[in-house]
Amino acid sequence: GKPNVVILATGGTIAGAGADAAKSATYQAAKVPVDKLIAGIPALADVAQVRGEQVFQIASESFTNEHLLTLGKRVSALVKQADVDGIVVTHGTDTLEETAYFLNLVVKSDKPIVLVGSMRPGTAMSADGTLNLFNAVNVAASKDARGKGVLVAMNDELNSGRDVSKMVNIKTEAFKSPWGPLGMVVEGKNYWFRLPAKRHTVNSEFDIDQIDALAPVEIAYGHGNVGDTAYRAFAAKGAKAIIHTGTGNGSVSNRVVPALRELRGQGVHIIRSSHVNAGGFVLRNAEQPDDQYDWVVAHDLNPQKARILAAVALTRTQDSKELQRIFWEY
Ligand SMILES: NC(=O)CC[C@H](N)C(=O)O
Repeated sequence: GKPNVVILATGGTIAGAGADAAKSATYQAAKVPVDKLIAGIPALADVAQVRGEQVFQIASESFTNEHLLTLGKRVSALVKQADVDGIVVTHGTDTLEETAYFLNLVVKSDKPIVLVGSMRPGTAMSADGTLNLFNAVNVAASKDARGKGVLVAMNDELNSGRDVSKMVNIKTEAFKSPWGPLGMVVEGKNYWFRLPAKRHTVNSEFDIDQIDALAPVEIAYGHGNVGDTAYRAFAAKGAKAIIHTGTGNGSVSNRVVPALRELRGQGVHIIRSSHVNAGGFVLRNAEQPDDQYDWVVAHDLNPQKARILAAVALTRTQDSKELQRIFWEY
């Protein structure tokens, strides 16, 4: 028989509907149920035995840690079943990169797990969801997609769930990895060009089956004339780590440094990321003396991905050196 693929639907534009065919960017996300999405693509039956589960029906900007845990545990349970060969997760594009990275860190399986969304609702002219979903099911059904970590299939490209980010809105060419895609999927066949270098899935020390709550981690933004209000407020509300979205090489204003040193002294982890994240990385002990201040650098992870890793890592350790090791390895 054909491979068995389960589509876990969470909402987003791929399940969106607009008033008429000219509305490519004005519409309501999270409207169309998964069974209707599947029924709309008869060609899926040629590729795999597909069944759908409606896990959520939300726009992805409203995803919470609880949504991540619920979805992660469902994926983990399904990939343990002998009659499941691959998973597709349909998702809004706004936080798709966070969920993809989360699953890449915590699901212990080499079966393909493929996230997919769309930039236009199915009601629009040149809607992209149909081909994206067809491609995603093809990838999830294929043996050669195993062991490559969680993947994102959008716009004919296959990107690592770790690296990929929504870098453009409105356009269908929305998702890019700073280090380039892993491959492409064309007419149901995968073409691979590179592999992820970082630890993931079966080689990860994190396991969704052992995680029942994520650590509270917040993100603050660096810019000219910045002050320390947001950092202090996050700490007062119980943040265990604050991702500093620094300028340039994760740099920190001299108006903010004293607060961050003080908060670290109180046990809050300070993790330096950057709002420049199109292919460089934050260098440790450059711009700021991380060793002296006991801060962590986010390596090449953008702030929203750094939040995910910190929220997962802090379920296992409170040690800043361990946290830094984890940021190098994942
Ligand atoms: N293209 C999209 O999916 C964006 C719709 C919505 N903001 C979401 O992320 O769910």
